[in-house]
Order: sequence, then structure tokens, then C-alpha cells
Amino acid sequence: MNPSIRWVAGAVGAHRRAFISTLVSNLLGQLAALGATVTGAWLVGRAISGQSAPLDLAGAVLGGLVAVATLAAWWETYVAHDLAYLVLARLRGQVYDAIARITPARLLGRRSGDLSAVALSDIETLEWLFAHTLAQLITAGTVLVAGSVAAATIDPLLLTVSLPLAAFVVAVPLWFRNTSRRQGDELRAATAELTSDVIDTVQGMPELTAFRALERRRDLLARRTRRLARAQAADAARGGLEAALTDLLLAVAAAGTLLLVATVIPNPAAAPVAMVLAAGALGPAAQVALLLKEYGALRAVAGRVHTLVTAPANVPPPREPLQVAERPDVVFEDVRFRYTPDGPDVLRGVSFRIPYGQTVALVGASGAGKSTCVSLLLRYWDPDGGRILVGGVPLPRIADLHRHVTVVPQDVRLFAGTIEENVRLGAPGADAAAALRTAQLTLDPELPVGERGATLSGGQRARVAVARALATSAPVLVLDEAVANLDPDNEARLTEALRQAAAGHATLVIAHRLSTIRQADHIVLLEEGRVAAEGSYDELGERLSHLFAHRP
Ligand SMILES: Nc1ncnc2c1ncn2[C@@H]1O[C@H](COP(=O)(O)OP(=O)(O)OP(=O)(O)O)[C@@H](O)[C@H]1O
Repeated sequence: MNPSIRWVAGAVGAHRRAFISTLVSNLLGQLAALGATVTGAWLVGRAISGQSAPLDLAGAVLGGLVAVATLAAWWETYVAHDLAYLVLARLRGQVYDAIARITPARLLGRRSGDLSAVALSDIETLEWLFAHTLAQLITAGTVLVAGSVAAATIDPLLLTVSLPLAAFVVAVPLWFRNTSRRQGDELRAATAELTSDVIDTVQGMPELTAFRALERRRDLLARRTRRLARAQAADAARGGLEAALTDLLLAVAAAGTLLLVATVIPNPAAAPVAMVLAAGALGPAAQVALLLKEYGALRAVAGRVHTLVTAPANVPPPREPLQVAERPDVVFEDVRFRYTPDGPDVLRGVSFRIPYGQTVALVGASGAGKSTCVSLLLRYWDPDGGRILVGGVPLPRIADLHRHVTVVPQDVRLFAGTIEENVRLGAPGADAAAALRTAQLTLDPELPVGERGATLSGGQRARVAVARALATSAPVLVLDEAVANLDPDNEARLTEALRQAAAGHATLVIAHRLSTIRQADHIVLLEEGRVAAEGSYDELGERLSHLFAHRP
């Protein structure tokens, strides 16, 4: 079995009871249906040979078997879907954990739509595996063996036609498995590409409108849709061909079995039962063929889910955690870093210190490595050399880093909900109103902000983000251009508020404005991944005026 399918199918192990219920209900239904058919055939045999039959008893048995088959089918529908959704919920949880584990560092290398496709449509496709495949394959094999043994007790010759043809029926999807696999891969790739572009389009609608790119975008989506349609058509054509071949083989098998029974069983009373049992292998074989037809799609989906869920974390989990001091300093010690093993050095031995209660401003030209320092402090990556310490503890030994380090990022992301809910993101019990006051935002905390904070101005969004960071009470505060979106008046007020808040924090500020940098206790100037100079505003005056010559 393909390793990814085996891995995905193994998820059933955690829901053994539901799986056994599915298996038992399916088996009961199949055996009861076979029993009802045999009883009916026996009655027909008695009738056409003019022999009497205990109709009361036979009717009761037949009715009972039909009732069992019906109830078992209903029960199976319920438990099979219950099993499927239990397993899918579990897998969705694992996909969610995996996305949380590999992001935000690696999400940059993948499209969020692609990850959404794994979490949504790929997982949904697996419903077929759990609700309609695993237990059914086992049952089909069992019914096939039971029917064949019963037919052999009448006359082993009865199996000479149906069993080989049943084997051919099962072999049909196996002949096509390479095509099915290729088509499955293409189908998922086309689905993921379309999903990614649709999500990109919806999120980028304002830019597409402003730059009159809607028509071109529509063409792009039409091309993606055509690719998906071609993949679906090819998959359907193969599926149709498989179904036609299966039907042909079944028809040949049924006709051959009929002829065989007529030859081998001259007694008309026994012939119908012999016919039913001899052909008994065909039903399960057809069912197996139907299930295996979906092999390519299931394999592709299982592969995508498996790859994501088993993707290693970007940084190893904390080991042998140590206690962090309540009023921590932050120290960068000879930090070296490159994003990819063969990429350029981005940080080349950066060292600086942020004492608790002070604000350090990191300045430098675009691309100097400022945001990279922030990413390393938030432990999106680990440095290739050197180390970063918070309260004297290296980051890999801090158990819950984000209890100690919080951030106001460059690209603020607010979630649909109220301002208060957004402020309490990292601290559900926090005093949102107090944090908003500190952040100079006078809006009603109950105000809904819409998706991505769409109903707020850029400056208001930035202040909600500041309030959110302050609400966590983390002692290390990272401000990545937090005041860049504010008008001079609000900037001055927020800068003053942050200056007051800085007394209870070790604060790292990345700023492009002189006005912000002036407030810092210490300034570190980065140039091409190195600390080119550091000191107070006055000490660095010359170099700062040069760097900020064209900025406010
Ligand atoms: N995820 C990434 N993968 C590969 N290279 C990256 C990545 N992020 C940044 N870089 C590169 O690392 C270098 C430093 O980038 P960084 O974002 O730290 O600079 P910065 O000083 O913050 O610049 P800016 O002021 O323009 O934001 C740049 O050359 C950039 O292209």
C-alpha cells in the first residue's frame, strides 16, 4: 500500500469502536442481503420445480433478512459517516497544528491558498476513504469468501467462471493505477492552484480594481478553471472506461455462470440458489473495483496531507526550559544568520543589548537586517551562529517565549470581531480598556472591526495592535514600525505613551522616522548585517542625519 495512504488510514486506529461498528454493520448488511437473495432463489427454485415450500417460515426468514439488511444499511450510513468525520476532525487538527508549527517562517515559501486547499478540500476528499472504502474492502473480501465457500459446497465447478472473472474485475483499476495516480496528482495540483488564486484575488480586490487588472485576473482564473476542468474530464474519462470494462466483465461473468449452472445443475429446484451463490463473488468484486477507481485521487490527497502534517518544525521545541527573570534584559551575542544554506549572509555577527526599562532603536538602510533581528527574537528561525538571550536564558531554552516577548508587527493583522476581542488576543482576561487608553485609541471597545480590521483606519489598526501587545504584559516589547501609519499629532502622542510603557519593558524599536528614534535610550545602526555604530542619538547624530536625510 502507498505509505501516505497507509499513514492516513492509520488515523482510524484512534477510533477503533467506530471502525468496528462500521465493519460489523456493513458485514451484517451484506450477509443479510446475500441470505435474502439465496432464500428468494430457493423459493423460486421450489416454485418452478412444482415443489411445495413452507411459505410462512420462508416469508418470515425473507422478511427478517430484508429488515436486517435495511436496518444494517441505515446503521452503517450513520456510523461510517460518524467515523469519517471523527477522523477528519482529527486530521484537520493535525493540519492546523502543522500550519502553526511551520509558520510564519515557511508559509512565506508556500501559498496560503495551497495550505487552505489541504485543510479544506483535500481533507474532505478523504471522507470517501473513511466512510466508503476501508471497512467496505474488508467486508467485500469476507462476503466473497463466504459466497464462494457456499457455492463450492453445492459443486466446486460453479466457481470456475465467476472467480476468475471476479479477479479480472478487481484487476481493472489496478491496470489503470498509474494513469489514475497521475490524474489524481494533476487534479489536486489544479485544485490547489485555483484555490490559491481565488483567495489571492478576493484578498487583493482593492488593488486589482485600483490598477484596472480585473479583466486580466478574470482571464487568469478562467485559465486555472480550464486546467481543473481538463483534469476532471480526463479523470472522469478514465473512471468511465474502468466502469464500462467492469460492467462488460460482469455481464460476461453473469452469462457464463448462467450457462454453467444450466449445464452443471440439471435440477431446476437447486439451479436458482446455485446461480445466486456462483455469481455471489461478482457483487463484492464490483464493489472493490468501484472503490479502487478513486485510488489516484485518494493517493494524491493522502500524500499532500501527509507531507504537511509531518513537515518538521522550523525551530526545534524548547529543551530543558529555564526560568526567565521577571525584568529581563535582551542580549544579541554575535548573531549570524542566512535564510537558506546557500543564500547570502544576512546577519554577520550582530551584538547589542536592550536593558530592562530601556528602548533600543534598530536603524539602518533597507535590507540591512532589522526585521531579520525581530524574526530571530520571536524565534521564527534560530541563528546559524551566536545566540539571543532573554533574562539570561537562550531562546531555545525558554518554554513559552511569547509570554515574555510580544510584538507590534509591520503588517498588523486584525481578526473579524470587536476591538476588545482583538486586544485580548494574547491575554483573554486583560483590561482591554486600559490597554486602549495607553495606546491612545478612544474608539468603543465593542466596535466590530470587520475582516482584517477593514472598518478602521491604518492608524487605528496600528493602535489596536499596540494595545494588543501591551495587554499581554510580556516584559519584552518589539515595535516594528509601530507608528509609521500615524499622523504627526497621533504619532507624538503614541510615542509618548510608548515611552511611558517602556519603563516596564525592554523595548526594541525598528523605526524609519527620526522623531521616533529620538525617544530611544540607545541606537544600534545596522549596515549589511553588521553593527556599524551604536550610541545615543546625540552620539550618532552625524550618521543618523545622513541616513535620515530625506525622512521626517
Ligand atoms: N524570508 C526571507 N527569505 C530570504 N531572504 C530574506 C527573507 N526575508 C528577508 N530576506 C533578505 O534578508 C535581507 C535583510 O532583510 P530584512 O527584512 O531583515 O531587512 P530590513 O533592514 O528590515 O529592511 P526594510 O527596512 O526594507 O524592512 C534582505 O536582503 C532580504 O532580501
